[in-house]
Amino acid sequence: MKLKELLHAIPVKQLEGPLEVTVESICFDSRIVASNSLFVAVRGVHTDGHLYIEKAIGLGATVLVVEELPEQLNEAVTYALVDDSSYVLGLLATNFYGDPSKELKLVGVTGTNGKTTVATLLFNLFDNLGYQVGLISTVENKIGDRIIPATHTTPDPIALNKLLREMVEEGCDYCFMEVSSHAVVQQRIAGLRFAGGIFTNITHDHLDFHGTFDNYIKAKKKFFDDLDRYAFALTNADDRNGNVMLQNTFAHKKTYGLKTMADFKAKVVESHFDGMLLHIDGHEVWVKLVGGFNAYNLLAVYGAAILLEQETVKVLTAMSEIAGAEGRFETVRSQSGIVGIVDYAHTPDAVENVLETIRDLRSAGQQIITVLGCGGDRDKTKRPEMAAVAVKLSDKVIITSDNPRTEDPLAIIKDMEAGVDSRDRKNVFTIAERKEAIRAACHLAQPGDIVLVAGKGHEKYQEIQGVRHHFDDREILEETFNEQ
Ligand SMILES: CC(=O)N[C@H]1[C@@H](OP(=O)(O)OP(=O)(O)OC[C@H]2O[C@@H](n3ccc(=O)[nH]c3=O)[C@H](O)[C@@H]2O)O[C@H](CO)[C@@H](O)[C@@H]1O[C@H](C)C(=O)N[C@@H](C)C(=O)N[C@H](CCC(=O)O)C(=O)O
Ligand SMILES: Nc1ncnc2c1ncn2[C@@H]1O[C@H](COP(=O)(O)OP(=O)(O)OP(=O)(O)O)[C@@H](O)[C@H]1O
Ligand SMILES: N[C@H](CCC[C@H](N)C(=O)O)C(=O)O
Ligand SMILES: [Mg+2]
Repeated sequence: MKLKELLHAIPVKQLEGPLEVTVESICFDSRIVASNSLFVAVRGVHTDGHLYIEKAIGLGATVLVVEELPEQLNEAVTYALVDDSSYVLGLLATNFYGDPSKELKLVGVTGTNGKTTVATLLFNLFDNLGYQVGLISTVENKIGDRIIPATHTTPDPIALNKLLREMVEEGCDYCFMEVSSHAVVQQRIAGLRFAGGIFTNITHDHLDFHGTFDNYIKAKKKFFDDLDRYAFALTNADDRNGNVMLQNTFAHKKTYGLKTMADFKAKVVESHFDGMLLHIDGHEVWVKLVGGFNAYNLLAVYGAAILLEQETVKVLTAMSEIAGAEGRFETVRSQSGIVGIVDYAHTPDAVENVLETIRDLRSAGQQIITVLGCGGDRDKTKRPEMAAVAVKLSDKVIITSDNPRTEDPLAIIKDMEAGVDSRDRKNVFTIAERKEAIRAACHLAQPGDIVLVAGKGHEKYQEIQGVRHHFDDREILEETFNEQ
């Protein structure tokens, strides 16, 4: 692509060097620069892309996008000076891939919990309605039936626009994607055109990255601030910050809720371990998901489908047939009648919701044994809160390891234990090896009891010191149940 074309509508403050250049690829990591590429120097959390400019030139970069010009300019290359290289990277990625988000209907989902569930349900719903659909999520990316492994909840702008271009080429009418707060702050979605945005909820998470809860709210809100007036913005009216999210959006504002006045209303009529009966906008529908939180997720899905001009009855019929995402409230039963549940709850609010749901569904005498750990290199302040809520709502808790990443698993466990009241200690055990913790929970359980294994959901690995070892909560539950 000609550099002139690639720079279309890019806010460049100063251009040094030749403009008649052909760019064959764009890149923001010097380690994978190819010849005749454009390298964008981005300032990150750990290092600064500007330190790798020479390396990028050495590997064949002919255009450099920078926030600061080097003292010595190389005459053979072109430098584009910009204010915000992360933002410009987003715009360049959309230009390079021919602005794919404008050729399909892209709907983004943001919020602390429920993004994967809502995006996956929308994917499954529109697939069921007969459309060719794309999905970008924590669990996996999909183009129709084709699965493309996911690396992030929201990919970097180059991977994202490349995926969207493939979706367009493969005839996708819609794409449903998760928009993480990291992605908003790091401008991974800059330049995309959204047909709609959905807000699920905001509670404690990622304060390591955002610093304060207020900054975390601002990050999510920016997604709605940047929507245009042709888009819809659908918010959770029951969430304390649901209205704040839409305060400054140009988009068409709509609300959903179970408790307060809203454009889309629902009520949970019946709840069972294998589904719920919902009353939605005057209709009754059986769904395969359980838990009040999933009633919110399903209502958001319903609202979005209506705003995307689908017919009510067709939508409700399809909603009764679709399943949610892998590793979210997945049940495994033992021969002796122990119920194992694998769930991706990794925030205090999610742990609370999933346990409240189990408490509502259990019969008298059924004990709840929870196995829980917290991830390393992530918000430390959520650790005691997650442990406290698990202890409050379970009969027994086994504190264990999640993905310690570069941290010491025992230090993470100690942070969690700080949230346990001394009066509750007798019901709390610590087993650092996650596999042993799950096995112990299964052995402690009596027929009829419920073993909740929280935090890792669909994940098929445990990350320890940069190495991902195979690990699957569900597999361990099944193995242990088979031995019993
Ligand atoms: C904290 C965070 O979001 N980090 C992301 C960020 O990395 P970073 O800021 O650490 O980058 P850095 O290492 O400082 O490097 C700065 C720049 O120098 C470049 N560089 C670096 C080294 C080198 O030799 N050459 C070079 O050019 C890098 O490519 C980068 O452009 O930019 C990288 C490139 O896009 C991401 O891969 C990386 O995600 C890391 C792996 C990560 O774990 N992110 C998580 C926290 C995340 O993003 N999570 C959210 C979901 C959260 C949720 O849903 O709950 C997500 O959307 O997945
Ligand atoms: N609407 C909701 N409100 C509160 N908790 C929820 C909601 N939906 C799901 N959960 C809980 O949060 C967990 C994660 O759900 P999901 O994967 O859909 O969230 P997410 O926002 O995609 O998370 P991530 O930030 O990791 O991408 C679920 O396993 C469940 O315990
Ligand atoms: N998207 C979330 C996933 C957390 C999952 C949990 N298993 C952990 O490792 O903390 C994050 O990156 O914070
Ligand atoms: Mg997700």
